[in-house]
Amino acid sequence: MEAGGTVLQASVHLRHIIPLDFDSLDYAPQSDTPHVSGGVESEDAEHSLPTIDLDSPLAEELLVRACESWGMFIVTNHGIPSDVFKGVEEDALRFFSLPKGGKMKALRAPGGTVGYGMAPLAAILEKFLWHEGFTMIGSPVEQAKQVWPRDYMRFCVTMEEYQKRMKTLSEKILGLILKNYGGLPSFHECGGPSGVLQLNSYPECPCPNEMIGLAPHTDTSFITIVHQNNVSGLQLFHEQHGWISVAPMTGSLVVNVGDMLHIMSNARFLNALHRATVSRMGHRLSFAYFCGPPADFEVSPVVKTCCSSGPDQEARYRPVTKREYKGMKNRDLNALSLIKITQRHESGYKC
Ligand SMILES: O=C(O)CCC(=O)C(=O)O
Ligand SMILES: [Fe+2]
Repeated sequence: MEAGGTVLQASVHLRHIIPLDFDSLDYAPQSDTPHVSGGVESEDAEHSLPTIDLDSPLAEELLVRACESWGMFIVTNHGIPSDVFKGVEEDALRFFSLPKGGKMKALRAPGGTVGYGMAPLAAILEKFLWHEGFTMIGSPVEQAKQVWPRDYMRFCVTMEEYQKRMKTLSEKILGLILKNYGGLPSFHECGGPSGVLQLNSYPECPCPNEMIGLAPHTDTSFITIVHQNNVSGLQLFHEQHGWISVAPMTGSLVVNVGDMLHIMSNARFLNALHRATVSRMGHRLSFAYFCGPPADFEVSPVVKTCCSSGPDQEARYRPVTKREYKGMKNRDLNALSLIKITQRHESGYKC
């Protein structure tokens, strides 16, 4: 879940931020309840998640179609060399392998956005997650200096380089989607989207059926780009298929639509409901880059005004800034329902 934004959560307490002490736990913490129930992994459906070659002449059309029917897709030929992923995996692991006391030197402040801690989702759900993360917007130098006083530059260089690559790629993907979907503003009319990088770590878990890494959520972003190491865990909820696994595929990246693009497309693009499960078999790492509008950019649904009939000719949501929306979502994960407009026309009308 995107950690960006400046709205303070009044009730966030250190217990919502400090990750579990994974090394000393061989059972699920008491306050937690099983989360991973009710989902069926569908091997077939896994193969149906669209894979889009960004070099293909059909890429633009396929991207729009994937946003409409899945809200999540895989991209290949994205132009990022494998050593960039190797570097970010190595440096993330260097951080997450530190003793707890070392990692705590980078702890996120209550109400803050950047640094080490459990996903902000934990505070809303009042649950322990089998998760630890490191969030950054640009250089992580302040936190890195606390952790490695003499040798902080390596981590910073790796993370800054990774964010630069992701910024370019997200501009490309989002630009193609916006350009090929009639009526949406161009990439630059979206206020110059900004990025947040979230390193996610899910250590090996002794009780994977009783714990969840990240509980089901949608991201607040326009789009999120995710790189996973070689341990599976990401799952997408699809109306027809239920929970399906999105296994790591070497050289590919996972992209999902977030709430902001869902609102802007007037709900035509699906905001992917996803979660991260945990495993007894390996330490999972994932790297989520959230590309979203600046905090005060007002996102309004673009309503199709001709040709089709039906409720799409009316806005489904009221305009909202990311700042306001995040404030609502910090209190209620189902914030979309708070900005929903009740449709006046049940059946369509002709233009
Ligand atoms: O670990 C993953 O694959 C998903 C991460 C995610 O959903 C997030 O950081 O919002
Ligand atoms: Fe997410």
